[in-house]
Parts: sequence; structure tokens; C-alpha cells
Amino acid sequence: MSRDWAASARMAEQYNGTDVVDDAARTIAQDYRRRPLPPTSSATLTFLTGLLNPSAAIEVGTGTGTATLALLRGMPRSGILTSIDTDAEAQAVARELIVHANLAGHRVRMMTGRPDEVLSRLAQGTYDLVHIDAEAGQAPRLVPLALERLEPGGVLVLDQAMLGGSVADPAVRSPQVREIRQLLNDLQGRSDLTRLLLPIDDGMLVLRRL
Ligand SMILES: C[S@@+](CC[C@H](N)C(=O)[O-])C[C@H]1O[C@@H](n2cnc3c(N)ncnc32)[C@H](O)[C@@H]1O
Repeated sequence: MSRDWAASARMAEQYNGTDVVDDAARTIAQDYRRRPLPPTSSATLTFLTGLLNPSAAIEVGTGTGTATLALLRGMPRSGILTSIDTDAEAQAVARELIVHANLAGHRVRMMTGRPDEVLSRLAQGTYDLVHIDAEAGQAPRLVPLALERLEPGGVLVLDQAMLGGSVADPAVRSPQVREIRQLLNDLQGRSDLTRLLLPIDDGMLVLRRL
């Protein structure tokens, strides 16, 4: 990363800002050894959900709730967020955070289990938005399942889409990085999607189902 790029990223982070609840969420995530969604990605998510107004959304990778907070802050108060993680204890912490942030707890339906298995059980073609922030190597399996859940016009947001800088670095040839490159190439060839790859934090890919 060039010095200018790093300085710009820092400035954007400060400009977009965080608040006490967001800061607390990041501290809690560290206590539970989770990687919370970084601040600029959180701000982008809140902005996007505010624009899209989703009534039914899915989150893959609840963790301790940093991204849950960002999603709920942009969603309408009538919107329901289905949040998936393998770790029920982390999800309980996320639920406490939501209540603490005065975001009604009933707006979140926590589902515990392997994200691919849980996603497969959710209705196809009925969700407005899916956000994926799971373990880094899971994206190639999760993205096709998530796209099937979207209604026409629905949006998928994939975090860690460039795994820091490694996907863009031709010297990195690990199986995980090659799989992500293949996924990005495959998605680029699809005429039923529009796409936007943003170099924010670990990379954010936004897809819209036509
Ligand atoms: C990067 S963290 C999510 C952070 C969260 N979005 C936040 O902002 O705090 C990834 C999450 O994926 C969950 N996970 C564990 N095993 C998984 C698996 N096999 N597939 C996908 N996700 C898994 C972990 O429990 C962890 O909470």
C-alpha cells in the first residue's frame, strides 16, 4: 500500500467517524478474538442499507455484532435481519450489544450453525440484502448460496473480498487466494449481476442481482 493510500484510508476512517457503541463493539470483538468489521466498511454498510431500505436481510458471520450494528442502523425499523454464525456465545454477546444500542432485539433472528447449511435452508429469491463477513476461505462456497437467496434487485455485500492486498498481489498463489481470484473472475462473467469492487479495508465486493 502506498503512503498516500494509507493516509487517505486513515483520513476516511476519521472523517466517517465511530461512536461509543461502535467503539465498544470493537473492544468486545477483540476480547472474544473476533475480527470486527473495520470502521469504513461499517460506515459503508450503514450507508448502503439506508439507501436500499431492506425489509429482509441476511448476515453471514455475526461474530460479536459489529457488522450487525452497522446493518441495523441503516435498515428500516420494520426490517428483519437473519444473522448466522457457528458460535452461539458470540451471538449472545451481539444481541446484548444491539439492546444496549437501543436497536430493538426482535429485529434480529439469530441462527446458529454452519453458514452454508443454514443459508441452504433459507427461502430462495426472497431477501433484499445479504452481507458476508465469514471466515476468509468460505466466500467461494457462500457467495453462490447467498445469490440464490436474493430477490431480483437484491444486493450482496462481500467483505474480505481482496483478503487485505493478497488477491491483487500476483506473487501470492496460495489455494485460498487463487479460489477468491477464480470467484471474482466467475462473477465478472455473469450477465445477471452488476458489480462493484471497492478497495476499502480488506476489499468489499457489491453485487446486484438483475
Ligand atoms: C470475521 S468474523 C465476523 C465478524 C463480524 N461480522 C463483526 O463485524 O464483528 C467471522 C465469523 O465467522 C464465523 N465462522 C466460524 N466458522 C465458520 C465457518 N465454517 N464458516 C463461516 N463462518 C464461520 C466465526 O465464528 C466468526 O464469528
